[in-house]
Amino acid sequence: MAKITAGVATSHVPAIGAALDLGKTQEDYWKPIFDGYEFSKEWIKNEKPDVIILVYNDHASAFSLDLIPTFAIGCAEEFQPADEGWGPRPVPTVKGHSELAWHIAQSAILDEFDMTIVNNMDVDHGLTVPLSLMFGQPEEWPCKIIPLAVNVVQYPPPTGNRCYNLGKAIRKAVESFDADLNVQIWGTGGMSHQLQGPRAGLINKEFDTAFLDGLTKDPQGLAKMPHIDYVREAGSEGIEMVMWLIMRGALNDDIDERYRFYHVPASNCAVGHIILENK
Ligand SMILES: O=C(O)c1ccc(O)c(O)c1
Repeated sequence: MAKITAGVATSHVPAIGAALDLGKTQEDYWKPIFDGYEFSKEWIKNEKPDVIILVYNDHASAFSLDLIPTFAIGCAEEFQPADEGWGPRPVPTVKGHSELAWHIAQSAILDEFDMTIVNNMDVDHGLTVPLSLMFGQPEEWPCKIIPLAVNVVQYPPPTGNRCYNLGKAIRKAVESFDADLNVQIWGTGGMSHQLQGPRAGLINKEFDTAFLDGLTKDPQGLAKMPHIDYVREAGSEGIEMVMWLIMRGALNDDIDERYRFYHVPASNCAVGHIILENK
């Protein structure tokens, strides 16, 4: 039986990917950020997941205002890094797990979560920056990756509660997949940041810390938080944090918080990172 063993959440700031690709990790501005992921890089070497379900949002790379799926699951065999304006990032092709992805799509849709099935999609910094932070710069990504794109760009995004419950449906799907697989689920985006308007540059450490605490200790309470609280407290792009609740919903109620890292700023963003292990 396939099993979800751990959840990871991390910000996915595009400038972090550029810093790595351009060899700037030891510069004063970037070093503390990359140092904050050293523990995680060692941890994941030992954990050796077979598959990662990677929850992220697309930034007008694969989708646009023409087509806005709330939840889109990548069922293809592979996904190319997207060209976001400066050419595709020099990172490996993302290899999918088509069979498990289709199984999750079927199980979740029959459980009344209307996933969009995607067979052709490029993946942008939302997905590749977390991989770079956790795995560095390998020739090939060391495991299969199932992209799960969530609309957090065009109102209305899904509620935190719906995300949390989708996590539970994903867990059920994984546990009914008849193969001995070590599966992780990652939630990405956030933490507090706002990229435009008079409040551009907003950071709220108090809110972010409370969110990290709630994720570990009271995810059901956190799932009840309305959109307006994310936007008011964590900025317009802070709403990305609903994606972390998909990760949390897929884990046990009772988990071990293995690691936490928080740093301000990277570009306009508060970088947050947490590793949660199923007991
Ligand atoms: O801080 C930033 O620059 C920034 C830009 C785009 C993103 O998707 C993001 O998460 C952060």
